[in-house]
Amino acid sequence: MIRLRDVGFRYDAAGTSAPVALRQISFEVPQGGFRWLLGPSGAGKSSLLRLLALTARPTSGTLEILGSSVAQARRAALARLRRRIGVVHQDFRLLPDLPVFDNIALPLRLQHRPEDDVRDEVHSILDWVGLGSRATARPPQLSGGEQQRVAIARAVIHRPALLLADEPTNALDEYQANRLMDLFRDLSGLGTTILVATHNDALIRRYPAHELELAQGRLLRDG
Ligand SMILES: Nc1ncnc2c1ncn2[C@@H]1O[C@H](COP(=O)(O)OP(=O)(O)OP(=O)(O)O)[C@@H](O)[C@H]1O
Repeated sequence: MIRLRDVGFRYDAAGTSAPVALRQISFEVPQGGFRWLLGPSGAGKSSLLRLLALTARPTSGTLEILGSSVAQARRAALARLRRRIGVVHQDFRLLPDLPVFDNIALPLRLQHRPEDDVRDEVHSILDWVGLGSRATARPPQLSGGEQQRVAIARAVIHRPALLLADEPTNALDEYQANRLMDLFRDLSGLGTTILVATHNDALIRRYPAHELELAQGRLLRDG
């Protein structure tokens, strides 16, 4: 479950030079809930995902992630919490010098999973995303859509309790986008809480779900 109460965020917490990215955002998502995160460019979607991914802290208000209050959590607890979160970044953020296999294996290795398990799990998800033959390729040798599928595989391989995806279909064709949505539906059925920021109106129409709509840093709609 995630819970926000009057969360505000600006990129320069102390000063006044950066615009306010988020204002008084309050909402809850139960464990296993799925939310579309909508709004025009600059509305604050990526900023909200940063707070939920624990890569930035709210400037004001309270944020609870998977039962922990972020403001009160110590560094070690935040690090543990981060390992339960999967993130698909808009720009993929793959490690360019590591083979695809090792990029995807990272979350499992951070959990110190036995290498035999890692091999089985990574090969199985590589097959699922249709990249079974590209395990040894480096990300720069892949197309944009292939890189996005690697980023998705890395975000879900450890079955995170919270999955955050920023425009996860922008490099995918319709068939792949639909398969991704089927995966999200399965994960959400297994208890993963999922937020997906998108401008893909056709996808939203094909997969209607609860929407969080932002505009100019404010939450306009929760329903
Ligand atoms: N690193 C940053 N430093 C300062 N301001 C930023 C930074 N990133 C975003 N902003 C500002 O925060 C506000 C919200 O931006 P954000 O990236 O969250 O919007 P978004 O809804 O994700 O947009 P898009 O759909 O284009 O990705 C904007 O005013 C933006 O200019």
